[in-house]
Amino acid sequence: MLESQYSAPEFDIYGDRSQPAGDKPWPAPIASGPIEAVVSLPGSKSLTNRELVLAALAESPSLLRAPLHSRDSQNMIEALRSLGTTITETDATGEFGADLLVTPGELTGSTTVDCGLAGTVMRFVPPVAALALGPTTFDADDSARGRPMKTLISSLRALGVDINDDGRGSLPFTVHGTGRVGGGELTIDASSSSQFVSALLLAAARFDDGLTLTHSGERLPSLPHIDMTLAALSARGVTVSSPQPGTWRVEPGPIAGLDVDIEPDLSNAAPFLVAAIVTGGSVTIPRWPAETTQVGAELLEILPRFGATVSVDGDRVTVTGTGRILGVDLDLTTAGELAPPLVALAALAESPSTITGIGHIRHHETDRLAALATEINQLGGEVTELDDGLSIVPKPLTGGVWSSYHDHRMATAGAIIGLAVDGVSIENIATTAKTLPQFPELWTTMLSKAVSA
Ligand SMILES: O=C(O)C1=C[C@@H](OP(=O)(O)O)[C@@H](O)[C@H](O)C1
Ligand SMILES: C=C(OP(=O)(O)O)C(=O)O
Repeated sequence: MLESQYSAPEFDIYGDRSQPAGDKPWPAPIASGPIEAVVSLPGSKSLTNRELVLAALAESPSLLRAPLHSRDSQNMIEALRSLGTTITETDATGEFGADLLVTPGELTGSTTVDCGLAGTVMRFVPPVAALALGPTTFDADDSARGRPMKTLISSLRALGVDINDDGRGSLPFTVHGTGRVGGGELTIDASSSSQFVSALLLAAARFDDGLTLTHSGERLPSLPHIDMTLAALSARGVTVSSPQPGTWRVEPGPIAGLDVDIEPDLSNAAPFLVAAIVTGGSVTIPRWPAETTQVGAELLEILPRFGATVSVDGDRVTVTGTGRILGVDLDLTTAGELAPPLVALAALAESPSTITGIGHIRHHETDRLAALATEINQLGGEVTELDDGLSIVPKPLTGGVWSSYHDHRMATAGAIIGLAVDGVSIENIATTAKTLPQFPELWTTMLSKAVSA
């Protein structure tokens, strides 16, 4: 098995990710046989952007080792810089870019923040802006302007923060920071995104009274991401607790500076591990953390249900396909972020699948239920939208152009289909720069390790 030879991405990883007019869709490589590859991955988006926020709110500098360098993290870095934080790249440059030194400064505001396509920026930064001493205007790419923000806007207002918006509860809006937030008790409905909970908890130690936050609503998606927030706070000396399911308490107090290693992004491991199953080969991901709050860890239990075997050797995880792909009935309530690659896998299975618990992914980068159904069906598939998921009946698929909807995980889902179906090309593959700018190179290198049949 060969290690992948990483080389830098060919395109500007931080720019507008729209495919330039006239650019041709990216031909997704078909697998010539079982893949046998080791794929090393850059840092976790969710960990990097949490640590950047906490480092900006901390009382002393922090060092982020092996952070993610992508459009989402760059939008976060620029947002925090413009609010008064100093963030510099150190001389220590790893496989995927430099470490980051974050030196907190007085939060000044009087700025604008471009959230790009990043849910973590549009949700996590407004509470920080409320702690700044001036107005901060938030906006995003056109395609991200419709993502739900109402819960965050009304939460901050309930905490006494003045926000100007156009009344629709979405971007753009302006947070009029006064340098302090009272905090206290708050009940919100976070059914449409766990990021509302994380956003408020991340800043809450800097509120005068901390925060006791309760979720009241039908469902709460992506619970591991809330656990990640609590763990990140706790590692920085903040007292956090969850007195009962759906309620969290953050005590007021200092947030410590920290030197922290960012784990590889396990959700971005999904398409590569799925490729092992589709091709009946083996893919190994090195530096897999022994313990983690990343939801990608659930892949180790989920992928065997599709018929794969998983083995762990120290910090290396290997997924091996058998040549058969089984259909599944899967509840992905905790791991909606993993839905696109798993739906693509299900479309290539030998029997039908139902994937549920993911109604809220209609509010991700695009309506992912509609987008997955549309794209698979236009290649000849039979995917039906359910209220909270998808029913997938595998059918023989044919080639065509797969639309990405400015959604990195839609683009990578199309690449998975392209492993098995000749003639699939991906519109706007560059949108993968949101969290994995190296995707095309890593994918092509992995495919070059296919053993010809
Ligand atoms: O807090 C985070 O880092 C995230 C939380 C989840 O959001 P939702 O709860 O909106 O699914 C996840 O899907 C997203 O990719 C990242
Ligand atoms: C939903 C996602 O991203 P965001 O952080 O923008 O919500 C995702 O990465 O799948």
